[in-house]
Amino acid sequence: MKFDLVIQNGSVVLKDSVEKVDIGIKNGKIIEISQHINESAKEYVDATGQYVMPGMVDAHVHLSEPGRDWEGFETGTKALAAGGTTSIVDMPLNGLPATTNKEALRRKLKCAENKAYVDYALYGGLVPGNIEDLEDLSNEGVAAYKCFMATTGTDEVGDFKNVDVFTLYQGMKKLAELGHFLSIHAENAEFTDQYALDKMKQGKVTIRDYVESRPVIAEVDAVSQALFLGKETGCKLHFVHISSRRAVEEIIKAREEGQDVTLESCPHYFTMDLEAFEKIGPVAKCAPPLREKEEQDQLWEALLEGKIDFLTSDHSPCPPEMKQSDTNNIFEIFGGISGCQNNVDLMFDEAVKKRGLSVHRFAQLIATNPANRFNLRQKGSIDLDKDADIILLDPNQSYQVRKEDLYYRHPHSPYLGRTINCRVTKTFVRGQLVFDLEKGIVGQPVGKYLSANSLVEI
Ligand SMILES: NC(=O)NC(NC(N)=O)C(=O)[O-]
Ligand SMILES: [Zn+2]
Ligand SMILES: [Zn+2]
Repeated sequence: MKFDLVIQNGSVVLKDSVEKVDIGIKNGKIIEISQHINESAKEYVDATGQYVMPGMVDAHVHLSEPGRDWEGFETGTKALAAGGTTSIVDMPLNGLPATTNKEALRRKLKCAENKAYVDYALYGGLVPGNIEDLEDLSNEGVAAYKCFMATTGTDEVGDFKNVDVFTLYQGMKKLAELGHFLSIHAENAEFTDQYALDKMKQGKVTIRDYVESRPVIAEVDAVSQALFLGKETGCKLHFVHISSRRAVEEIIKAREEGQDVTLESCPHYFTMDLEAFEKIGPVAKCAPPLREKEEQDQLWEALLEGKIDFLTSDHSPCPPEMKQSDTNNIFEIFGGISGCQNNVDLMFDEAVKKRGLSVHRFAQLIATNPANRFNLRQKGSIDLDKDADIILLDPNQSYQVRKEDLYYRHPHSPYLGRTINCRVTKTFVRGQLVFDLEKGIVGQPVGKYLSANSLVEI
């Protein structure tokens, strides 16, 4: 038989256009894209009325294994697959130990073995004291490195520490040498920590106080400092979860001046503002925080103008107790949003259906651009010889986010009760069905480690 699977009659989102074509898949790869495929296949999927898109490449996920029961490769990747994600890059923090040396990385890989439903690459961390470990991590195949300029909110033995300026500078020098890029959580810790202390001293502990304690200038200041050091050292940079227009503009300016720098933002900054945060409560707490409507409007403009390179979930889950405080003090609550299961749907609804972003631009934002940045050459688009990482999305199906549908280890989400006007109905990872709306998660955990050292040339 020529094909294992043929996906027929869908509107297929190709690199620059959307076309009514069939896709032929064999051994997990896309081997034919044409008007009508007539040769035989083991299986046919009818995608009439649906978009057929590359699965999301979610480059910012905290799976918190080993050492913490906040999420896991199994539950987390089930949620990701159900939401239309087919590959991820796992963050080096929230697991214990954090992924800051090769032993920790190997422990993480052990946890992932035969558990993941989507393919996974790993971040290594840059923290004070681990410059000597960066090369080892590269040899283990990390996709990139991550550091925090803000404090991380977790402080147990083995937890991730934020960088001081000296470490940041030395780390960048080393990564420039290794040819890797550094991703940065850019909020200046001196602003955010001091603001938080001042607020708490005055007993000001509401959601609005928390948002005020992490102002846009804390983000812009950290971005500027990192850009300066990146320029000095020649280190390539990426900024995670950018939440303000001014930070976007700083980064774009540096790129125009020749720096190799990219940025991501996350669905929550586009779909919830401070008012929503106040209504929803602590499950919507994250850092940088959700912002005022005016800031959100400007971030939308930046996205529609093509100034945001890609979207990530920053899925950063925790147990429900950590989203509660007896004293109603928002500063005591863990910062991190569980959202990855609804991200593709939410953003397709908000960006494509409500704001007119083209479908192929949407596919670039969720798949092609992150795959390119992380050098996942076999991922990120529907094209010949690429992995058949494909989702079907029905643009005319509405649903309400319900707790019982969430696959997370701890099924809470700021989106509970929200109606979304489109839905991922099937997810294929390398040609294998892993999620079907009617049946839920199906088959085996087929996810594989995407080591930067064993990527196929195509
Ligand atoms: N410890 C965390 O998971 N932090 C994360 N938390 C957020 N974004 O609220 C992050 O990416 O900064
Ligand atoms: Zn962060
Ligand atoms: Zn994060």
